[in-house]
Amino acid sequence: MKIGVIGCAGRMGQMLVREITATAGCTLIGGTDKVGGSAIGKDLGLLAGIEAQGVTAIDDPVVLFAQADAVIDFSTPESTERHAALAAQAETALVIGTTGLNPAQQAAIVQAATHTAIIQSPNMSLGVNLLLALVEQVASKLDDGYDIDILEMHHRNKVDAPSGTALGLGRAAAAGRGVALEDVWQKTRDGITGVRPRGEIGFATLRGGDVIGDHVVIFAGDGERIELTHKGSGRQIYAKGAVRAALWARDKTPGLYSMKDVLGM
Ligand SMILES: NC(=O)C1=CN([C@@H]2O[C@H](COP(=O)(O)OP(=O)(O)OC[C@H]3O[C@@H](n4cnc5c(N)ncnc54)[C@H](OP(=O)(O)O)[C@@H]3O)[C@@H](O)[C@H]2O)C=CC1
Ligand SMILES: O=C(O)C1=N[C@H](C(=O)O)C[C@H](O)C1
Repeated sequence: MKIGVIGCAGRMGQMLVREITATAGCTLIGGTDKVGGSAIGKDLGLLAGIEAQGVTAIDDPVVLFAQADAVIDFSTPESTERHAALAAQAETALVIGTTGLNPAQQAAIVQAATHTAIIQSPNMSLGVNLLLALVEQVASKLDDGYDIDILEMHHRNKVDAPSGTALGLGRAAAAGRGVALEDVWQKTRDGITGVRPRGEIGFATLRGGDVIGDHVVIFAGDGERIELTHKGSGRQIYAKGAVRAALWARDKTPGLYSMKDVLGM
């Protein structure tokens, strides 16, 4: 399968290049990065710290979508919105790992998925996808006497908050409770906040150092507390999931899919 990488010079882009070249049945067809960026014209393998692959980074995604069977995009919300439209035009499968999309950008992804298969997940790791299912299950068993908060920590270079995964975990908890996350979320607390409202789902965000990605879902009741934790110790978990999703996308009909579909959960 011919796979292209968007944001190929980024932290995840480099990891994806390494994962694609190491995976049987995958061919690295090309990669893009930001127009005017220092990566353009450089070999994707050398950018990723492995041997040269004979494929250089370009800045025109139209060319990439024309050549690839599937494209993997871990870049920025603005560019991912544009890439989804290009995937729809080219009818090329798209795997989206980018987080921090606003509602209009998300609506554009939903629209693009009427023309091609798009797999979108804020976290491509097997562990977090298992955690999502566990959180929904636990939330469905506990009433609102158990307060739910989600704590996450990421490296100092992460630009969106709360993380896409934290929001996904919040959505899973809300689904378990049979409510919409947007009706109960509390993304920040500051000053005289008052007594915690029953049913609220709160978020706490930490940023610092080189932390890959930690998430803790806390169910705090009277006399006991349950904490479900996932800690990433390397980005390969996300790259493996994304490449698995790209392979899974082969011959899929248009639609918006998630890692739940890919993993058969
Ligand atoms: N779903 C998942 O499992 C995971 C999701 N993520 C998400 O993936 C995204 C990227 O993360 P990360 O790799 O750490 O970030 P980086 O900033 O390291 O990488 C993003 C790359 O995209 C490039 N870029 C920016 N605009 C464009 C464009 N228009 N076309 C092509 N490339 C472009 C950036 O270039 P420049 O630096 O010059 O701006 C950079 O090289 C984030 O949203 C993050 O939250 C991360 C890990 C796992
Ligand atoms: O930016 C990151 O690094 C990560 N982003 C994703 C998110 O926002 O949840 C996934 C992972 O936690 C790493």
